[in-house]
Amino acid sequence: MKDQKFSISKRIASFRFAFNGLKILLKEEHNARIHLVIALCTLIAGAIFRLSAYEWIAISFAIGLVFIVELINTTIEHIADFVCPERHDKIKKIKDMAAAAVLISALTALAIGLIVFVPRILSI
Ligand SMILES: Nc1ncnc2c1ncn2[C@@H]1O[C@H](COP(=O)(O)OP(=O)(O)OP(=O)(O)O)[C@@H](O)[C@H]1O
Repeated sequence: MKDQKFSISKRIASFRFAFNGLKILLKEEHNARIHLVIALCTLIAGAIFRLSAYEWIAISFAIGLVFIVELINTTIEHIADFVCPERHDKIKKIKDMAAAAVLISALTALAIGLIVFVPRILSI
């Protein structure tokens, strides 16, 4: 790897692969589509309520966190199904823990959303 010359076209290809991963996530994972709709609604609400820079930072982290964890969860599910297509107690444990990570990230994002938006809504 270190001996390879720097190549712009290879860097562009890496971006293409990464966007392809995102496309697969949104195409195959219904949860990810729900996250996308919620993220878009949050961004629109943020623009309507004219959030501060710090509030935008919090919201950006919350949205990013959910997508990153969803991508890692889906990756783990795919690897698990590939290495062990049959039902197995260990695979159940692995998948349940990966799903728990998604749950925690979603609850964290929800908490951030409530902290940012509830005071704004109450002050209307
Ligand atoms: N091979 C397996 N062996 C044992 N249990 C499994 C196996 N595959 C799935 N499960 C159980 O079913 C649950 C759902 O697994 P599945 O792969 O269908 O994820 P999913 O419902 O598609 O999750 P997500 O909503 O994140 O896409 C797992 O959390 C696990 O409890």
